Amino acid sequence: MIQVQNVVKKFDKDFVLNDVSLKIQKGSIYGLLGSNGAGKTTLLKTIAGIIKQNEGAVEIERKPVFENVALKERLVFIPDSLFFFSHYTVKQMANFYMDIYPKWNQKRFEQMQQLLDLDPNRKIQRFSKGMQRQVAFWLALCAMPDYLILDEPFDGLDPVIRRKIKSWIIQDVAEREMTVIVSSHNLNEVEDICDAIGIIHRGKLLLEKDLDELKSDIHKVQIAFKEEVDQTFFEELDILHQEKRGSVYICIIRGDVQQVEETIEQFNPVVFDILPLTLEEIFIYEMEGVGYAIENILL
Ligand SMILES: Nc1ncnc2c1ncn2[C@@H]1O[C@H](COP(=O)(O)OP(=O)(O)OP(=O)(O)O)[C@@H](O)[C@H]1O
Repeated sequence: MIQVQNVVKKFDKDFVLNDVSLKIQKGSIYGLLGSNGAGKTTLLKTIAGIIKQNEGAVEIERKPVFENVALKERLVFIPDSLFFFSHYTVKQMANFYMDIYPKWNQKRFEQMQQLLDLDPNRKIQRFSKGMQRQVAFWLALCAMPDYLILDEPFDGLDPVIRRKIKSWIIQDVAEREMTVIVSSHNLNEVEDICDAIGIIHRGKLLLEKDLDELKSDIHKVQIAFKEEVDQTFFEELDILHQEKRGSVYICIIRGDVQQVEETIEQFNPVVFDILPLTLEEIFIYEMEGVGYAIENILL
């Protein structure tokens, strides 16, 4: 488990992380969302033990990460700006990884070469931006990390490669309980792989949600009544958002679906449908609930 507790990080006098706490369960994929400058990279670098927080604690398996060599042998961080030694080929870089990561898997390295169709004898800097990103994943996944920390990882990858890499990540999570944190400014880019999502804004964690729980807890309903409905209808339900189109109400309601249905039925609606809700819509209403407009925070 990764545990971040009341972390504060300042650069000069500016608070870049301001009392951030979160927990990431072993074998889960956590999406860290936020706009440019929100503090995602700083938080990821703190979790990866690359920079040290000013206050609070960052622990993996209950041990501080900073300067913890044993933990770092099991953790790979792919930054948003990739770094490879100049003039190194993929093979030379793989040899370097082999020395650092004790669980390096050479067989996997060779298998992935066939699937990615990249020449391991080519200098990495001669590859295109997207190909360099593929190399970063190739090396990272062959290091067999228990913790994989990814900063805006899918930028510049074409959809086919993106899908392939996501499926490798999901496979490692399922088969060997790898724990993953992935940052993005775009919910749509990560929603298909994440189990939980946290939204960071101006150095503060605004919202943290388990996706299964979130999807089962919020419902969009379309309801109409024969006559004007009693005001108690709106008071008895936890309505996050409502609008009226003619005589039909569209409501976003939080709560257990069965209880929501039972409450609505008591008011004898003439129309009552539960409509599908996208994750983006759920976040729009959740963010409204905490007083923010999602378009100001995410793409
Ligand atoms: N080394 C540094 N020195 C001073 N300020 C920094 C440093 N690194 C980051 N910052 C500041 O911290 C804030 C958060 O930056 P960070 O890179 O963590 O954001 P981000 O959410 O990853 O943004 P982006 O999506 O643009 O990559 C920014 O205001 C940035 O200018």
